[in-house]
Amino acid sequence: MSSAPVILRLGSIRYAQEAWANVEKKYNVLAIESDMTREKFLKELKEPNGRFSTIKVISRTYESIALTGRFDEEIANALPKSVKAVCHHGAGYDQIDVEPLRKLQIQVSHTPGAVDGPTATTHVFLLLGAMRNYSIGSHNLHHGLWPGNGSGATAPIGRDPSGTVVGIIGLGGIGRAIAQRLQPFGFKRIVYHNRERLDPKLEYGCEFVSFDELLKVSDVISISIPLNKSTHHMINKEVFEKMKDGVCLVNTARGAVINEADLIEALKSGKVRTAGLDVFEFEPEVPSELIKMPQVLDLPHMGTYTVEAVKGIEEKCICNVVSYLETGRVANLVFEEKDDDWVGK
Ligand SMILES: O=CC(=O)O
Repeated sequence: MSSAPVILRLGSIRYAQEAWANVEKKYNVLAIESDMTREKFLKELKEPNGRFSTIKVISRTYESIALTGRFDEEIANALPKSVKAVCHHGAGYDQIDVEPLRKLQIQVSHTPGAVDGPTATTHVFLLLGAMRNYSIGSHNLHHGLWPGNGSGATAPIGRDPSGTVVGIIGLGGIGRAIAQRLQPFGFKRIVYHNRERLDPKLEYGCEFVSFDELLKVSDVISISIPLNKSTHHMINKEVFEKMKDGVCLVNTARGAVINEADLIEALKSGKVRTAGLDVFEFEPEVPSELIKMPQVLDLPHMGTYTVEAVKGIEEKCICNVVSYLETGRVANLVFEEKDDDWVGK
């Protein structure tokens, strides 16, 4: 093994130590210190003969944003010329600005698939809990409103799947895993909206409808779209106005696909009766006004917070790193680079 490092690992690994140990038998891996700062990282990236100057592939965890900041144009332009691939842990890669890396012909990979099941399970938990007003009931119980007020301790009465239409915005890997898990509950209808209708084999019994039709007919709106420039604040005041009064909203994708200030207003007015939220626009900062609302069933981004999911994500990221080093092509290239002819050349 040459002594010059070829892989830079950003962020700590929880479960894939064995898989990394196998990679380390073949390749020299450099991991950064836990007190790294963006300023120091940028400075070191630019050192012509520094310790990063021979790196070919960078693997980065979601949490490593605390050490380096976003992988934006400034970082892209500071990278040594040797860097050819950036491999992200996670399906959502909104912490990376793909365009500047693409301009430099640097491949970007993510880990779709590994997150689908665990995120969908969290989504279904939030969806059923929000439909039944469980967080309000629990809040009321903890605040002494029971006994004395009957079942629910003054919580509004919930809805059953048999009388409920679910609208899934984004029937991709996670959206389909949600649909599969919802089917046995016997919902009245499950509709979905994507930019284009899917092959019926991939629809899992969901009906394709326009965006406006979905907003009009759904009692529960389930969000599973990636965050990018075109989906940022896609759910905003005008969109809330087109929804049914008293709709339930569930989001396990990324907080910033919803305008959070508009959501707070919609929750206050009752337009949105309950929300199930695993993600927030400025997380880990969450407005205290939102946290205090009993009608919000909320979690601190726990969609993939399982041993199996984290291990799966870590191992899939390693597959991308190794795939680049062995074939010149990452295994799970991001959508934006899919048609680029420089990839793998
Ligand atoms: O949030 C989790 C992911 O993007 O995989």
